[in-house]
Amino acid sequence: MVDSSKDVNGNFPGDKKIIVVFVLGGPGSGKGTQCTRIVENFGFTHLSAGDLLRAEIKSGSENGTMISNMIKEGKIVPSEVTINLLQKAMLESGNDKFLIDGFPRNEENRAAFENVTKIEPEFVLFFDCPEEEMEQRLLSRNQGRDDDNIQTIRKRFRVFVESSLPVVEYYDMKGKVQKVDALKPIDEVFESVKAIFAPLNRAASDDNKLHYIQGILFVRAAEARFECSRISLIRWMISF
Ligand SMILES: Nc1ncnc2c1ncn2[C@@H]1O[C@H](COP(=O)(O)OP(=O)(O)OP(=O)(O)O)[C@@H](O)[C@H]1O
Ligand SMILES: Nc1ccn([C@H]2C[C@H](O)[C@@H](COP(=O)(O)O)O2)c(=O)n1
Repeated sequence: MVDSSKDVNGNFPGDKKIIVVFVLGGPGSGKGTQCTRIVENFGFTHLSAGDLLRAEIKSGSENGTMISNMIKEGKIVPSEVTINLLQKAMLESGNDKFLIDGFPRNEENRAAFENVTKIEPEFVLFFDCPEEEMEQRLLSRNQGRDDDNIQTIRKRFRVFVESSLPVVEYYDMKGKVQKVDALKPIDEVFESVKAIFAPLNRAASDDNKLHYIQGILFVRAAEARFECSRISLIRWMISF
């Protein structure tokens, strides 16, 4: 088990527990839509690997053309590029709770992230949706994405089945997958999502209570030590 309290490549403070939830599901299964709601309700920072790669293309970086060609082909960009962008965004956010959406997309992504960051996900949120539904959603998404055309959509589906589903299976074997029926309407999907995230909030609140009690005990111990010193001083003065 990888210790998730360690830093992301030496940059996060060592005692900071970083919570990462990987959000996976086919193209158009509703990952981004649900992530927006999780952010509003549970204080996570949403990092979409696809959005970060598209921003990199727009920024005119030297990798831009390569990334753009791979996305048009529905292929997966080399892990090194994507992990660099994710790490940078994690550090810049100042948060310690992350929804990493659309990542890891293949075994290479998964192993490289774990090697570089030493972070294991808290769990994997998996949106399960039939291809016909995802295809309809993507074709009517209307966000001007280059890859929302039927040829690229079919390629993305193939890559999802061949490369991304094995990653979900890997985490499933470790008991880390929380599967959600993504065919339902958006509000109903979110009801299922909320039930998955609620225990995390309870755990955080228990942690806060524990820190509060530890604080009180620390003050009481300091007071007791002070009282002992006072009594010793009085005894010493009386002895004269
Ligand atoms: N449960 C749902 N029912 C109907 N439409 C939905 C549902 N969830 C999302 N949508 C719509 O489907 C489209 C795709 O959703 P979204 O962008 O969230 O998917 P995604 O999994 O993030 O896709 P991608 O992997 O391609 O980025 C959007 O237009 C969104 O409004
Ligand atoms: N880990 C990732 C995530 C995304 N990409 C590329 C390939 C995808 O088809 C494209 C769009 O991603 P989406 O917004 O649908 O999650 O981005 C990748 O190469 N590696």
